Amino acid sequence: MIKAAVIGASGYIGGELVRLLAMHPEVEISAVTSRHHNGKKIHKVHPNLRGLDLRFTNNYNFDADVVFLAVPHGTSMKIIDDYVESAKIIDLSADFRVSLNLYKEYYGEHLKPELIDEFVYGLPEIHREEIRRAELIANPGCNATAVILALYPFKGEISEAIVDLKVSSSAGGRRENVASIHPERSNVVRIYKPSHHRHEAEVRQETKVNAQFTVHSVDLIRGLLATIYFKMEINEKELYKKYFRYLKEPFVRIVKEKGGMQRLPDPKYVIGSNFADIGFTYDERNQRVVLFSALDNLIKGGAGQAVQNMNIAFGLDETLGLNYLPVYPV
Ligand SMILES: NC(=O)C1=CN([C@@H]2O[C@H](COP(=O)(O)OP(=O)(O)OC[C@H]3O[C@@H](n4cnc5c(N)ncnc54)[C@H](OP(=O)(O)O)[C@@H]3O)[C@@H](O)[C@H]2O)C=CC1
Ligand SMILES: CC(=O)N[C@@H](CCC(=O)OP(=O)(O)O)C(=O)O
Repeated sequence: MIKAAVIGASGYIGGELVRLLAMHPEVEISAVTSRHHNGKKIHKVHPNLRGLDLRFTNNYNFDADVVFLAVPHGTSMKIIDDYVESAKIIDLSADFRVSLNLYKEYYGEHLKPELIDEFVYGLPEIHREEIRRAELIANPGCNATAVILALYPFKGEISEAIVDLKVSSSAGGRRENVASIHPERSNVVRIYKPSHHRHEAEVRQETKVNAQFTVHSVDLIRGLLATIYFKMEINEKELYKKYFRYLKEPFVRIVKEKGGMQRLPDPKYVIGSNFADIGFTYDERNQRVVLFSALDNLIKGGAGQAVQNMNIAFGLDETLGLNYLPVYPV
């Protein structure tokens, strides 16, 4: 059995990690940490986890083969030294996802620049072989995962794209914030980040496309939809072929139907699963490609992808503990 510890288990990503790891046949959870809930049973913070025999601890001296860092960005680089020698690390923050130059442009100064190159960018569909050998894995951002998966087949052919993102409230984490209380957050179509969203950095690094994000907060609890626009002379048949590369991928589905209730990706139909759904259309009159990418930010955009990375890094079947269909209706 793999002994796994979750640092930041009281947050939304931490809670999802514990839920997935508790159902994983090859994992034993050795520690779930929280500074604020030390000693409490896990269901006092995550009521959905009632029945699990786990208590939060604030003691970071535990035995683990893999440590998941589910802490805010800027925090992982402060605490990482405690684990680097003793376990594989899967960091869900943004601290080790991009090169130092990109990091400085989007986030500021880095406290551990010497470690950045030691990390593998944990997007299995692109970096599977490096992940197999990795000790340190930087799990991608949720928005970045959706956009990179859709854009990657165009790498080297385009240099710019406009990206419209609609994101759910759980993407902002559990921390207190007046903009997130129900009367303020419900019913919104709020411009959250008009430009220069930090996940652009990952897309630029992985696809070499200057992707320009505008991010909207919409009235969803989980899930996100990316709509991506760029000019290109192509047709729908050729666009379809671009995505043949994903035909054998267990967690990427191409969604493109002529009729019926769902013609193109919609976060509603991936919630609770590790799927990323990708679709496309071609506006012939304007020679404009439009791509669509939907996923559950807490699963393929976070905890599920982290478990997928763990499976790969420990030589297990990549889909172990992740092979379930979305919850519907939600
Ligand atoms: N929410 C999402 O959709 C996604 C989030 N991510 C990333 O995952 C990480 C976690 O996100 P999320 O769960 O949403 O955030 P939350 O704010 O919900 O949770 C973060 C947790 O980290 C713990 N924490 C904070 N500071 C420290 C510290 N110095 N030492 C130890 N623990 C600390 C807190 O627990 P306590 O105070 O109890 O110790 C808190 O519960 C972030 O980096 C985020 O960017 C990545 C993909 C998707
Ligand atoms: C607080 C807040 O407004 N959150 C946003 C989502 C945040 C997001 O997409 O998160 P990153 O910028 O960390 O990726 C929301 O509620 O929709």
